[in-house]
Order: sequence, then C-alpha cells, then structure tokens
Amino acid sequence: MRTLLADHPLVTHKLTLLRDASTDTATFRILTDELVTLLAYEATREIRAVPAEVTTPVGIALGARLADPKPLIVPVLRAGIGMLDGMTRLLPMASVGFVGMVRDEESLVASTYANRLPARLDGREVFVLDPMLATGGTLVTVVSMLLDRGAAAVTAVCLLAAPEGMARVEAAFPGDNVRVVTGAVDERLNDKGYIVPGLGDAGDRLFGEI
Ligand SMILES: O=P(O)(O)OC[C@H]1O[C@H](OP(=O)(O)OP(=O)(O)O)[C@H](O)[C@@H]1O
Ligand SMILES: O=c1cc[nH]c(=O)[nH]1
Ligand SMILES: [Mg+2]
Repeated sequence: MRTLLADHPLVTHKLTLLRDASTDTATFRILTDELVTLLAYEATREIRAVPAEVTTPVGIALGARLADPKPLIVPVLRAGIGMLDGMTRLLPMASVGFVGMVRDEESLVASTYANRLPARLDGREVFVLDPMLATGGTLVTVVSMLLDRGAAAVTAVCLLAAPEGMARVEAAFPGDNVRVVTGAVDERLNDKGYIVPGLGDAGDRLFGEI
C-alpha cells in the first residue's frame, strides 16, 4: 500500500470546519463535497491516460484523454455516498458500483449488507470513497472484493484516517497497486473504535442518526 497525505492548506481548513461539533448537517455535506474534489485531484494523479490530438482554432495541440477501460467509483454506504457527487463531477465518464458495509458497535467487525459491483474488473482502476478509515476492517473487505474481481489498481479516498487502520490496510495489501489518499492521519482510536480527535460518526453527521 502507498499512502498520500493530502495536507494542502485548503484541505486542512475545510477539515477543521468539518471536525467542529457545531457544524450542522447541511454545512457538513457541503464541506464533504468540497473536500472530495480536492482529494480527488491527488487521488487521480496516476490515472491512466493516452496521448490525444485536438484541433484548436489556431492549430493542433497534443493533449491526453483518459484511457479505456474507464474507472469505477465505489462509494461505501452509507457515509461514502456523501462523497459521490464530488467525485463523479470530476470523473463523469466513470461508472459507479456500490458496497454497503456496517460496523458492529461492540465488536467493531464490519459486515457487508449490499454489493452492486461488476462481476469482473479486469484491468480497471477503482476509486473507493469512504470518509473514515478507523480500524481498517471496512476498507480491507472492500479492497479485497475489488482485487478478487481483477481490479488493476485501487485508490481509497478518505477524509480522515487512524494510524491503526493505515497499518492494517498496509499489512493486508503490501503491494503498490493499493493506495490510500487521506486529508489527515489522526492520533489514535478510542475504546469505541472512533478516530480521536476525528469528527464523530461520519454517517450520522451526513445523514442523521438512524
Ligand atoms: O475502519 P473501520 O473500523 O471499519 O470503520 C470505518 C467505517 O465506519 C463507518 O461506517 P459505519 O459502520 O458507521 O456505517 P455508516 O457509514 O452507515 O454510518 C465509516 O463510514 C466507515 O465505513
Ligand atoms: O471515528 C469514526 C470511526 C468510524 N466511523 C466513523 O464514522 N467515525
Ligand atoms: Mg456510521
């Protein structure tokens, strides 16, 4: 696994507002949307492209266009849905698959309750969206599902990560075909598996407690 800490001042500024316990749901959604576009800029740095010529009003320019097959975006339900619009705005040609995961509040073990992924992903680049990388159980499961289907490279875009989760993902995927891009790596997990200082429960802050 490779890690990219995207600690650009704008990212840190928006993350600071996001962390604030007094930030309301409407503002939290807007900040999440803005943050994902900033993180996506870093996350797509290695996206495959091929040379392409274009005729300008003045001449021929040599540019580039994204290569086929087009990438897949996978938001992890529920909280990852809050990052989907920002990502598809930058990659409108990408298709979108869905995985639903929930962590047991006591055991912290993540289980899969929804899977709408293509049967095969041979040669595809995949971008996983999940705001929180805590114990890493959720991300290890999702990345395994994608690599098992043949994905060529998986990049997870997270707003916040804990060192414990980073270490677990690194141990599970030592190769360089898995990357994590995050806005910050916080201090630790607390005894309830929450990131400290973190921002609380991202799903609840985006969509309310259920
Ligand atoms: O790294 P982990 O320890 O596995 O924890 C991270 C996961 O926990 C949260 O999901 P949650 O289970 O709260 O579901 P939700 O998105 O529906 O709120 C979060 O959105 C991540 O998916
Ligand atoms: O701090 C945390 C940890 C897991 N999931 C969250 O939403 N927040
Ligand atoms: Mg939650």
